[in-house]
Amino acid sequence: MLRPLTEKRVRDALSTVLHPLTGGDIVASGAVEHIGIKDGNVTLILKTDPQAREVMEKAAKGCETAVSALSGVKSVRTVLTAHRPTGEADNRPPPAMGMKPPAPPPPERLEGVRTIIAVASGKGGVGKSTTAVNLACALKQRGLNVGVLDADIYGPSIPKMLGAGEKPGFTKNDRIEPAVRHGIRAISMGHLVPEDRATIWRGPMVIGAVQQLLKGVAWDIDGDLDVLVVDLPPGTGDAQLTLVQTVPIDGVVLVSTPQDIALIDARKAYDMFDQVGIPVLGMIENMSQFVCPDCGSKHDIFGHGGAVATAKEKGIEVLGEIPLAPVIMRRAETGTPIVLADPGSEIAARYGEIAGRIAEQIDA
Ligand SMILES: Nc1ncnc2c1ncn2[C@@H]1O[C@H](COP(=O)(O)OP(=O)(O)OP(=O)(O)O)[C@@H](O)[C@H]1O
Repeated sequence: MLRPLTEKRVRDALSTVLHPLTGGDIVASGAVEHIGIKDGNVTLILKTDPQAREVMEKAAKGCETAVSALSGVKSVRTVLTAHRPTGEADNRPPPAMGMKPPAPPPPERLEGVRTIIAVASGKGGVGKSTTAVNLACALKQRGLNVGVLDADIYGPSIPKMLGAGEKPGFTKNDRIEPAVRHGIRAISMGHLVPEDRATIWRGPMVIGAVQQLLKGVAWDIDGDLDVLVVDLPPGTGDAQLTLVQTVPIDGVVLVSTPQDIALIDARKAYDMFDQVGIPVLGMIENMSQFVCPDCGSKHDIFGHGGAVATAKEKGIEVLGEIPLAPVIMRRAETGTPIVLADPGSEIAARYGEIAGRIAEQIDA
């Protein structure tokens, strides 16, 4: 009878792998942060120091080989999280009072990816992911090669919105193979991080995993990407700040609802990108007006025009307004965004115009 694949069996297999720095068993050294098992697919999360990344990548391969040899294993994926090992002091001098901590070195450009656009919001739930997938589809309709990276670990929804929920596979040369849906290459943090662990992931772990996804995915699987759309986690905290400094973002699209509270956060998001020198391509007012599907009457549920006013105040372009329309939500839930499901609709046309304004700015 086939022995069930348990965490203990995986742990025992991993303990045959040596930690490249301590020389001892990798489990005993405390580097195995998490073992996830689902239907024979194993996810390993290994802690590493940023300086030891290269040697740990080799150790990760060793872990994958050891676990793959177990009966019942269909796939093994390892994620390295680049944060300081527990108990080790941060010896860098603290920034002086009122001074910003030193910025990380500028991120390297990604091979096979011409432009990276981030879709961001200061606040959660404003429709950032919905906007990101519809824009990706509208950019694709312009004949561009488009990819989507769902970096929103706390609410990864892109796979569902694109109907790309299955776990990714690997290419022959061991790169992560993105799912391809509606001609768009997509990968999500949700594929790597077990749902129940996401909320306890600390900023540096998220950043390590996003970096690994960015570099580890075969984005150029079918020719170079013209545009990679990155759905960022909402907010303007330290994690977001460091993340935007580690991803080579060419421009950012801010999404806000017209609500005052969302706009305050949108201003903070603008300031964050401005501070690190990432161009804000413009703002989109989402859920700008509710248009009654029965009678066509318009209702300003969250107010109207607030994002437009904020964009003007900050001197940034208004890329467009998207109404609050139940059909946008329904289409997103069934895995075919409205831009593709109903390309002749007024809403699809609005996304198309916004994509056109973005394409113009990035010269695509
Ligand atoms: N214009 C719209 N009209 C109607 N529903 C919308 C619209 N935009 C987004 N939604 C719906 O609002 C909900 C939140 O959207 P979405 O997940 O895109 O937001 P988000 O800002 O990415 O959220 P989070 O910060 O949690 O990731 C979803 O159910 C989505 O279908």
